[in-house]
Amino acid sequence: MKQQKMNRDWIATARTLNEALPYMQRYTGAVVVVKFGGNAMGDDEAMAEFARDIVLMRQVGVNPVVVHGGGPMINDMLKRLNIESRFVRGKRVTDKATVEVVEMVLTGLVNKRIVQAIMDEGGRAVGLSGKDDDLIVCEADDPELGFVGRPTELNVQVLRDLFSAGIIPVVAPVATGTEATETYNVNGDTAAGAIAGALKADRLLLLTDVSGVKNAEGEVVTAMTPEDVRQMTSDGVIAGGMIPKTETALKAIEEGVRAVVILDGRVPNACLLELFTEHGAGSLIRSAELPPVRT
Ligand SMILES: Nc1ncnc2c1ncn2[C@@H]1O[C@H](COP(=O)(O)OP(=O)(O)O)[C@@H](O)[C@H]1O
Ligand SMILES: CC(=O)N[C@@H](CCC(=O)OP(=O)(O)O)C(=O)O
Repeated sequence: MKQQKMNRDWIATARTLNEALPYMQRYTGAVVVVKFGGNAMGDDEAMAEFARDIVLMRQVGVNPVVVHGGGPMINDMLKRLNIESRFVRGKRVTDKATVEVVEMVLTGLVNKRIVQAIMDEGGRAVGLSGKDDDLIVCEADDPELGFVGRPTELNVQVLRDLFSAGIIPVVAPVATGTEATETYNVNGDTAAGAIAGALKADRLLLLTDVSGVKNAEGEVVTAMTPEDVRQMTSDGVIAGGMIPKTETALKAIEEGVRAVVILDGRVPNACLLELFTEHGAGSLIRSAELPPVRT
């Protein structure tokens, strides 16, 4: 182990840092919303690595916002409590008992695990849900889905206040309704897109468990316009769990987000690869009116 460390190519490390300078300059002051899906989370080591990337972003002047999911963790808890669960069009049908479990798991276990990981890496993080300071106010998405929310009002000032204080916000996708005491379960991608739209973020990164949006030949498409996405959806090439992601991407772009990237969160340092290297990662979706290069 020691020998391996000594053999490490420190010159290459220094060169990597040197080459990252223009990207760091480009993103100084930028707002980057990162959706961290439950399937992308992995073990404690992968979590620590993700947290380190987020802390590094903040260190070089980016304002990151983490919006997380936690579908697999909700599934585990529902199973332990013998509560049945099913999905319709990628969203969990959510009754009263389910929404209580969703709130406990997302705002408790999952949110605090991410906050703790960021703190452990030397950053400052504060966890909040859509209920805190009325960050996300929802109405019912569809009567068939029960307490699943569609965001109708975003109050993102609290996020800007946290940016100013040098604090990384970590948001659980649980929201308040317009009536007192209402609680809504919001799809993580939907919540991240709504927050990115309200902040007019420079980047929305959707971390998932595939390497990007694939074409009919199964190859990852590295750059797409909203028109390409619409075409691939109507051709049935974009399907299943990818639909909420690309729909979120199109809506976020309409609301003023500069670009959305769908990428594999299980790849080590996925966020750094995308933001700070020539290589980029995953599928970048942006309006055709903007220049075709990653700027
Ligand atoms: N064109 C496509 N390109 C990539 N993945 C696709 C495509 N069409 C459907 N999918 C499916 O979408 C899934 C990603 O969505 P999902 O599993 O809901 O992600 P997450 O749990 O990260 O939110 C992929 O694992 C893949 O099975
Ligand atoms: C309405 C709805 O489906 N909400 C999701 C919220 C969590 C989530 O989005 O988690 P992932 O990102 O890990 O899939 C759910 O209940 O699973």
